[in-house]
Amino acid sequence: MSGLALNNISMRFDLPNGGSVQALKDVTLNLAPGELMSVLGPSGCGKTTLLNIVAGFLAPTEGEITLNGHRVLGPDAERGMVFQQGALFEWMSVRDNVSFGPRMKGQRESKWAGNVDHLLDVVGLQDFKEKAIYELSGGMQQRVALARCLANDPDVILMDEPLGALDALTREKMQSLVLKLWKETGKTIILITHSVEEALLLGERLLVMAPRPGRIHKEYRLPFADMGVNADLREIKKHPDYASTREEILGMIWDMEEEIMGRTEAAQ
Ligand SMILES: Nc1ncnc2c1ncn2[C@@H]1O[C@H](COP(=O)(O)OP(=O)(O)OP(=O)(O)O)[C@@H](O)[C@H]1O
Repeated sequence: MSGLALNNISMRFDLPNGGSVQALKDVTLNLAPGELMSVLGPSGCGKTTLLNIVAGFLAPTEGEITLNGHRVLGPDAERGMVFQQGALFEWMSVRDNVSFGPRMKGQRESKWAGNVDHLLDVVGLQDFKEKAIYELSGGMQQRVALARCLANDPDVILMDEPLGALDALTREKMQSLVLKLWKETGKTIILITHSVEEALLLGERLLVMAPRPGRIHKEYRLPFADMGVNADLREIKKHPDYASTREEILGMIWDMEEEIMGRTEAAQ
């Protein structure tokens, strides 16, 4: 059975004061190979917890995850992670960062060099491959992070706000790059974002989560990611369906935030 399957995933964190937080409740989700899903939701609805469980960093309190039919029991190179920032080796060169995974697996340079070279081309960093990470801009660093993840040839790429720290223009360019990499590599991708626009542009499936307990609220299937592979993302934003879906989701999240604030105020 190929693809990623989350079956009735629940996660409860026990707190030192004896209480607990139900971060996720009964999350069931199937992703076919090559699907790109963006995940949105108000703060605290369990997005990062969900990603950490799929990555194998956390074990769910209930439920199970399978990838291509085998159970996920911990971190593995088959599931790569791209963080918002800070996960690169600052003192190493771009090339050493990108080749880190294959080198750690003990592969000879002759085996990984061609692919690393190709990935440096794809993310547009060929001319910067000998530079150290600290010499690069934020956008370039995230391109290294994407290339480094791809060098491990994972089946699934998990992205936690990968573009969240970038300025608006760099972010737009990186959104196009994510779409290009998705189509070229055929990887399954789960991307968490706080930006409704980004979730619409990058998610051929878009999951809206709700908090307390964290759960799936609504799922959309959208045409914009496919359209964006060969088009200017700004043009896609002019599409009437884009605007109406954006309004609908913004309203949905607004209502959830209002409800959270109402509950918080009532508790005070
Ligand atoms: N290690 C932990 N111990 C206790 N509670 C936790 C832990 N990790 C997360 N939580 C709680 O679980 C809930 C979900 O957190 P999570 O970080 O997954 O949400 P999120 O949707 O990613 O939030 P944000 O958008 O703010 O990053 C929150 O109430 C959070 O406080």
